This record gives sequence, structure tokens and C-alpha cells, in this order.
Amino acid sequence: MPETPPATPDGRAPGVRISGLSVVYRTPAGELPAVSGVDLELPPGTITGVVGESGSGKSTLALSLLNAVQPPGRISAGSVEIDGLGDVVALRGEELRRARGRHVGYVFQAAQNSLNPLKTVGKQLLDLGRSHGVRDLRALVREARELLGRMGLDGARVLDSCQHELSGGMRQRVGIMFALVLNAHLVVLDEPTTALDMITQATILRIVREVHAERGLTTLVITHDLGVVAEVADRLAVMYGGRVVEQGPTRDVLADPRHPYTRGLLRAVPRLTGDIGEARALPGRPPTLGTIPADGCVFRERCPLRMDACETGRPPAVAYGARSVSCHAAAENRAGPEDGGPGTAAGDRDGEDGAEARGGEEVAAGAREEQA
Ligand SMILES: Nc1ncnc2c1ncn2[C@@H]1O[C@H](COP(=O)(O)OP(=O)(O)OP(=O)(O)O)[C@@H](O)[C@H]1O
Repeated sequence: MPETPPATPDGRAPGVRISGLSVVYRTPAGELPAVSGVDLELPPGTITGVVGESGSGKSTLALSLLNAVQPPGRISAGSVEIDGLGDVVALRGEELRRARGRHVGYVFQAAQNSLNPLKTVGKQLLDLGRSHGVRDLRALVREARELLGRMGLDGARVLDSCQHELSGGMRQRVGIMFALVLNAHLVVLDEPTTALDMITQATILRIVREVHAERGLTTLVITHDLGVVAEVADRLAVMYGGRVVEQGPTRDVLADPRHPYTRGLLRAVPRLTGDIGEARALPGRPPTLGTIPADGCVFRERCPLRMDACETGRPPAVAYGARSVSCHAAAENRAGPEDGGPGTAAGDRDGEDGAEARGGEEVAAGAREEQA
């Protein structure tokens, strides 16, 4: 390890508590919310997956963990408490710069293309080290080589290479190395496997799991792919229109989805077995910033369980054991056959709901199979 980074008081993986977080972007129509009143906890040492269609606010939420939302965006409300750091929303200047990288490691979306094309990976590593005041740069290079080796790459060769000399999967691993090399204990991976072939994707996911366990990290994985969360995440948060509509242990959510959006997402996943036509795309399109309803439920336009309360009342998050679901219909226990959902919102596992349960297990099985 090059140097001891700021860590939690006891040196372990930090817990994260996101409370009432809202992020707005300035548009010609005024400031519009991309993330709205999100409450989410990342327990220390866990992998949390955030899933949702394009535009649901996943990347904006992830950037908020580093207080890195750029203009025309800004965090307009809420806090992000990270153990050992405090509320990052309140951090400024040098404190914030040091926190990024040293405390929170981040692999950006499209990391495959985020390297400087004109500099070798090794040169960029030294730049990173210098910008964070790392005194022992040799140790930093050793650590980088070791990490790359750990991920199945020839560390020395990769450090001598420029971006164009590396494949997509190699660049992704280089991105993960950069997120880990300063020994951050909180790691955010935004779409870590997008644009990779299945085999490379499975390798990257295995690496994420192994490095997470070995280093004792708290990890957040952003993805639109339920197979990815099924494969790596202990906990799952489903986002729609800037809100978290369902969250809980991944197994529970996939085996027994309570929110109609989660059910729709699961149904849209093609199964490994059976008729490909069984995968039913979610009808309609997700809202854009300009079309997210200001009041009521954000999902109502596409929801088979829409009712009067959804027009005006924002559904509160209701706890079902370790799960939390924001849906008037789920809260009213009225998920009926028209949605193919459970007879009760409180755990009826018969009938169609059983079919959803199988669906969730198959997503996990599918991801495992891909990895084999
Ligand atoms: N710089 C920006 N200016 C204006 N609107 C933005 C900006 N960045 C994001 N948005 C809008 O904020 C909303 C959330 O975007 P975000 O990228 O966080 O979603 P996402 O779920 O990560 O989507 P994707 O998977 O496509 O990246 C979208 O409607 C998007 O168009």
C-alpha cells in the first residue's frame, strides 16, 4: 500500500447514508429534478446495485456520492454521510478533491474511453499520485502492477501502453485499478460492463466481487442490467424518474418484486430457457427531465395498477421487512391479477407471484451461466 488513506475510525469499509437527496439540472424550462428525495443506505462491506432504465438518475446519484455533480446540475437538497468523511455535500475545495480517489474510488461510465489517449497508463498513474500528494510513487506503481496482475493483466506492459493499445476489457480493468490504487474503501462503478462481450463481462464481475471481498470495500454498482446486479449485488435499489421505487436485499427483490416497475423490468429480461417471446418489453418510455410528473407517482403513466391516489400523492416508502417499496397499490394490498402480481403485498408467494419468483432466480442463474 502506498500510504494510509483517510478511512473510517476503525479502518474498515465505510457505511453511507443518503438522505433526502435531490439533484436538479438547469434547463430552458427552469431547474428540473433528476434525483428527487432519495433515501438509500449502503451498509459497510456490502455491494449495492442501482438499476433502472436510461435517464432514471443513476449516474447523477452516483456522482453525488463524490459531490461531483457538474453545472448545469447541482445538489439542491439532502445529505450524503460517509463514515470517516462526514457529509460530502458540505465538503469543498481541497477537502473534496482529496476525498475523491483517496476515500471514494470511481469508475466512470464508458471508462473504456476515459483514459488520456496521448499518455501511457503509467504516466497517468504518476499524475494521479502526484495530484494526491503520494510521496512514495514507486510503491504506487508496485501497487498498480499488483492490482493489474490480480485482474489477469501483465501489469508492466499495461503501464507502458496507451489507450489504443488496450482492448475494451483491458481498459475497464485499468479503470478499476485507478479506482482502487489509492486504497479507497468506498468504490463506485458506473456501468462497469457495458459494451463488453459476455465473457469479458463475466470476468469483470468476478473481479469486482473478489476485489470487494479481499479489500473489505463498500461498493456501489450502477447498471441498467438486472443480470449484473443479480450476479454481484447484496442489495438492490430500483430507480425510476429520479426516485428509488423499491429497495432491499437483491434475492428478495428479484424473487418477489413488489413495485410494478420492478416486475416490469424483470419480465423484460429474456430467460435462458423457454420462448424468447416470453420476455415482454415494458410498454411506454421512461420520462425525461421535462416530463417527470411533479406530483404523484412518477411511474403512473406506465403502471397497470394506476389509481386515483397516484395522480396527486407521492407514494411514501413502506417497509416490508428488509424491503422498502414506494407504491400506493402495493401499500393498499391491491396488486391484482391484471398486473400478474401477488394477491397480497405482504408475501403471498402463490400463483403469478411464484412465476416472478422463478423469474428472479433465473436472472441470477443466467448471470451465473454466462460466467461459466
Ligand atoms: N448535464 C445535464 N444537463 C441536463 N440534463 C441532464 C444532464 N445530465 C443528465 N441530465 C438528465 O438527468 C436525467 C438523469 O440522467 P442520468 O444520466 O443520471 O440517468 P441514468 O439513469 O444514469 O441514465 P444513463 O443510464 O443513460 O446514463 C436524465 O433525464 C438526463 O437527461
